[in-house]
Amino acid sequence: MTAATNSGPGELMAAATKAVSAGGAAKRWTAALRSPLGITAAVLLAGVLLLAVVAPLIWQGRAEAVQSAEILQGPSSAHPVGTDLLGRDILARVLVATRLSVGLALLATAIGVTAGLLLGTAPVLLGRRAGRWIGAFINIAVAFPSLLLALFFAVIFGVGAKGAVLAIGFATAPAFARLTQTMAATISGRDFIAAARVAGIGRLRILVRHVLPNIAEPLVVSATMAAGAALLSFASLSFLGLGVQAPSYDWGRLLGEGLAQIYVHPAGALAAGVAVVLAAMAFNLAGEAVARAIGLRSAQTNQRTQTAPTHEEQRAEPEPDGPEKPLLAVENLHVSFGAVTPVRGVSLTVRKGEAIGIVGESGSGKSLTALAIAQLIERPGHVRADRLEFLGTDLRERSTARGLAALRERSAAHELGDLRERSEASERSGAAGHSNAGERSKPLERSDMRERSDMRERSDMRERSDAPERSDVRKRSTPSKRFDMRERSGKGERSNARDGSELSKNELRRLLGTSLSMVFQDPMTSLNPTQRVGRQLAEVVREHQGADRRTAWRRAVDRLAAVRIPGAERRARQLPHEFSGGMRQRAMIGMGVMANPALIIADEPTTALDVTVQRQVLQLIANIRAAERVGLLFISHDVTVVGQVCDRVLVMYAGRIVEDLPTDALLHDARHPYTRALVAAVPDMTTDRTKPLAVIPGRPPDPHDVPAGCPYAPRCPLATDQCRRQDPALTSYAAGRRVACWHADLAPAAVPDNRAATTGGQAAVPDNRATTGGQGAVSEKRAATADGHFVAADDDKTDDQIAAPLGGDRA
Ligand SMILES: Nc1ncnc2c1ncn2[C@@H]1O[C@H](COP(=O)(O)OP(=O)(O)OP(=O)(O)O)[C@@H](O)[C@H]1O
Repeated sequence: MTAATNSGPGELMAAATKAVSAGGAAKRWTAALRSPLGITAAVLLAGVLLLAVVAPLIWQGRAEAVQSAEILQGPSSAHPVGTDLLGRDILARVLVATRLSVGLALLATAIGVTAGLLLGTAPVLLGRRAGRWIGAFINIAVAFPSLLLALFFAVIFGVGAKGAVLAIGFATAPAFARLTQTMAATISGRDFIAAARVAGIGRLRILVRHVLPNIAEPLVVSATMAAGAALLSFASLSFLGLGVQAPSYDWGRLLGEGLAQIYVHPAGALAAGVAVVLAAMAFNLAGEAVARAIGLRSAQTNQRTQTAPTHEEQRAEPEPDGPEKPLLAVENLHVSFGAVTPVRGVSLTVRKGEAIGIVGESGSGKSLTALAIAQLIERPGHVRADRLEFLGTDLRERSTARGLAALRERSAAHELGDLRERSEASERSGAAGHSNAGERSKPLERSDMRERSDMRERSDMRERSDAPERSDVRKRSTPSKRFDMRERSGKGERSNARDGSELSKNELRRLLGTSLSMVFQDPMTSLNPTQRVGRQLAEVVREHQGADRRTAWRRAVDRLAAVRIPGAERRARQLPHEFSGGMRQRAMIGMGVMANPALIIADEPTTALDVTVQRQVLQLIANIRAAERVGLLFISHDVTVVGQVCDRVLVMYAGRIVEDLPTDALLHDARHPYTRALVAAVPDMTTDRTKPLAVIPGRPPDPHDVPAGCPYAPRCPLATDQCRRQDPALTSYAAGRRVACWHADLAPAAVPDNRAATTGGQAAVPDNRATTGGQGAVSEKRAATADGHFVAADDDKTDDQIAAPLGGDRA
């Protein structure tokens, strides 16, 4: 009756992933078909389908021939299972009924699967709010037994075959919808969907290209099994007199007729029953065989609990913007899941061409910070910040519409060349509005004024042309898109809150899609396993620049070549699993720069790579950054790697930044004991191998249970009562330097060091930065000396293998 399967969504998802990624699918199918289960399923299903086609052609006459002399005969050679009340041959009737029984069951299944698919994928298409309503509806529908639903619908749609088909179809839909919804939600949480969303791909396209191909196989399994269940349901309804009506007959009706004479001759009732069981088995076994072929097995669910004590909040001192507006400005960013807040007040800025590293142990909140910036935290996650600006646009949820209204304003004003005039006029009209709008509350007035001054500030920023090449959203939009924007504005879009926020979301999507790129830790999950690599890259420019298929493809190949993928044209036609790990990561970086981003967020992009490939990838990122003056937010737990690519390092601990310092100061002048401990824990050629490696005692706190005071205190050799009582705020103590420690002055001497060759207890982080070149802030080449200081290196050579910056066809 339902789309029931013995497997849960987790198992089905595991199957899908395995099916797509492992390759050798043909082998698995052959093996599954050759197994006893596969052979039985194939023979049974083929038999049922064959009968459905040929039985009416061969036995229709015999099945309907009334023979009054042979009424209610028992089994004989002429009638193997006897005759019915009119002397008709029961076996012939059962065989002929195959077509109607199977046909109607398949039709009902098709209706159920389609309705379930539409309902189950609706949350992906319609967004979170509508998704929650649809989810609630599905939950209610699933709570009713499907037979009850079928009876209910049968009464509504009327007695007869048509009513029964609709009834069974709609009764099948909720279970199928639930399965689809769960699997789509699981896939939606994968990195490649996040990458597609960051790239600004629309919801429909994400659903069709990325979600459905990845859940198709388990859905086919489930639909096959649902056909078996529908067959049984149909027989039940016909048996009850609610399904097929005379003179037509299906197995359910034959079962009902046979039951009346069961004491006279039981074989008559048995034949239809056996047919129903065999056909249902055929579908169910076929489903099982398909499931095995795609490798179904149980998967663990990854649940995170959500209750925790709260922790006293400490506000980090925000960084000043400086003369040039930052690309990215984050102030007091919090990310919460229920009562747990794994990110607690992060403040940072990234300027044009600047590379900022975020380091910290696992679980310190690095990835969540990046995801929050890229707007990729899904409910129940909640992001709040005092400021979250990218390219001057406020990304915060509540102010999205407002911020983007300003963005549109700016865009239109740029077209007319009167941006300043416009913002001044807006300010003037604002003042006038205030003077006669006595009913407005004070906070509202303040926020309006702030908005206007914000707008003016941003206008000024644009006027200073801080990013004429790239950061201007207007420049990124095609002329038709710009015209579109103005047209919509002209139609009073801002007076319609609903339209306004929809448009704002689109514009925000476009802004992030074109200007921000994310490179994730695991390229295997970041690339859609069912799509050719070139096509995935091409999608970005097709979506945002309206490029035709051929141009987009050429650009994808060009970018693959630029990130040093050998045989780019051929490789572009391959699936991700045909790439090596390093190539996949480079392809991800290629994808990241398809749309000329202003900021790249790289979340542990080299963790899974060997040192040679790691070096190549780091070099590639450095080259792109230097050549394009792209900002970089580089996340890693590896201090050495961050030291190689970044200008500044932010050290995170327990969801907060505990130190912000230039990379040069990392080795010899870090003030926080945690930073120094991290540096000391990195072994290098100078490490004394006769002594144990430096380790940080204890473990980072669980976000559910952050201790009072400084969260590092339980592990810190310098901790005092004050540390255990009071959490120090991140405070600026010199230009570009912030630290959150009550004993920042003592820290350099506080960490035991086992490095024989170091002086004064300084840790040496080996440095192999070959070049970042260009205009990025790390413009000189450096090497680490034994005493841990960076010096300018005299080797000016670039790495031949990886040196080429991106080629010229910037759109
Ligand atoms: N969806 C979520 N729900 C609840 N807690 C979460 C969620 N995602 C992450 N966390 C928790 O937030 C904390 C920070 O996670 P995050 O992924 O940012 O750590 P990280 O510093 O990037 O670690 P790693 O280096 O291992 O990737 C962790 O304790 C993690 O368990």
